[in-house]
Amino acid sequence: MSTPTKGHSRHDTALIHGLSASEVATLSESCIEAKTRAYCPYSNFRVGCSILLANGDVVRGANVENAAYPVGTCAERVTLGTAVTTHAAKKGEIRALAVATDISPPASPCGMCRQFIREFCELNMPILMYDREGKSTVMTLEQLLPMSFGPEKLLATDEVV
Ligand SMILES: O=c1ccn([C@H]2C[C@H](O)[C@@H](CO)O2)c(=O)[nH]1
Ligand SMILES: [Zn+2]
Repeated sequence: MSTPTKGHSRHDTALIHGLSASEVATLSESCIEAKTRAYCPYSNFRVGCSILLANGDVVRGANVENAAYPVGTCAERVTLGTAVTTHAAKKGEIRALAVATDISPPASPCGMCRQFIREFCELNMPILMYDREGKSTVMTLEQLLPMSFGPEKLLATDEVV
């Protein structure tokens, strides 16, 4: 698919990119809930993220800002870091990442996060982006980060996983 899938309501994205209706519902509810945990006193821009792992675990996170502005971290990197460190998620074990913001159309992961995601996720992994009304746009990592540079360029295959 070369174009994003747009405008679905929260529960009619079933079977997109191999996700069941209940998995999509879990991802959307989790990232929208995680948005409430954002620490964003400087931007007041809340971002929630959820990640579905192959073992069924759902990891949540939100953006965490800092008085020294560049030190703040996006929701996607907070959540993926937790998935890797606390849930021992490895490449191939991350089925989907979802992100929620309070704007429409929805925000998409920033460039730094796209590269961070590239380290741990397959190029065909779906990224679900929820707008302020809970409607989603879905794109693969490869669509958001074409011609990307990844760990296989530097590491032997058996060291990547
Ligand atoms: O995809 C995005 C875009 C922005 N932010 C955060 C960074 C900062 O805290 C705030 C405003 O840029 O939103 C994210 O967490 N994810
Ligand atoms: Zn980011």
